[in-house]
Amino acid sequence: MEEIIRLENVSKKYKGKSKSIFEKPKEFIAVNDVSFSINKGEIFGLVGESGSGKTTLGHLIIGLKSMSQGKIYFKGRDISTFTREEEKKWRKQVQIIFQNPYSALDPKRKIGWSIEEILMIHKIGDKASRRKMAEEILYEVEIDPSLMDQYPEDLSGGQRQRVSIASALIVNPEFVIIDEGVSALDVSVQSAILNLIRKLQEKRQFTCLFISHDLNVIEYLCDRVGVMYKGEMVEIFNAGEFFESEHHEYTQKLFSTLL
Ligand SMILES: Nc1ncnc2c1ncn2[C@@H]1O[C@H](COP(=O)(O)OP(=O)(O)OP(=O)(O)O)[C@@H](O)[C@H]1O
Repeated sequence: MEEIIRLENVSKKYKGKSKSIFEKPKEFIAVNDVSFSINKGEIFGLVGESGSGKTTLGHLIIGLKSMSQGKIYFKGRDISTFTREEEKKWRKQVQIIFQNPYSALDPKRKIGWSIEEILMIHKIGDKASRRKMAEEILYEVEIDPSLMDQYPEDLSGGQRQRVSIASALIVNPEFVIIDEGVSALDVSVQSAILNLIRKLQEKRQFTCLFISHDLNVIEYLCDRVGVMYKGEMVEIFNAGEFFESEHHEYTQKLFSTLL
């Protein structure tokens, strides 16, 4: 099995605020010595209660936050050793779909512009071909391309999330991080988006880190599941072992409160 992403002893400490000028600010460890890998074509679910460090971990992988310690490898290469050219390529190969479809799109820009901008950033195509690619990806996420001339406020939550997915996939990434991709949506819309993600993953075969605190969503979508607790990865198991009893004590507790 080809390994796409590997984390080795990754930690993230945040500086706390000091209560007075005489007191040293306390450090807070949001991610503590986490090591795991994700294989090609796999959907790896990251679950844990609020504040357990899931989003921070995703942001460390994509470079939105810097690590305090550890290494991240993409296809066996330490990403901190990438040349400028490799770094540019890596920025295209890894994409993130953010938690909230309501804030992910620029309210002042038409939908078509938001999607085409991503192609512009990565210097892909010309004006006409970018328009065509945007139309095609909108078809793929089951959105009528006529919506390209609308603004985000004209779209429903589900439509916006489809546009966010289209924006991430238009550069054909190999690795996609989806952070609570459906939690802001109504249950019926959630299941439609989950089905779409599954369909797109099967078609495009991207590797995925799916972050959620919803165990039902994780169980439905993922091949393997990592459980985070207070910044640590306490357990990793195959989705088929979801309802088996031999889980880590914390996982069992999480299951009893969240399922
Ligand atoms: N920029 C920051 N500065 C200080 N602390 C932070 C910062 N960002 C996150 N934290 C803290 O780090 C911890 C982990 O946060 P994180 O958002 O990664 O958790 P999470 O598991 O994704 O939670 P949620 O499901 O609520 O999004 C939390 O206690 C949070 O308050």
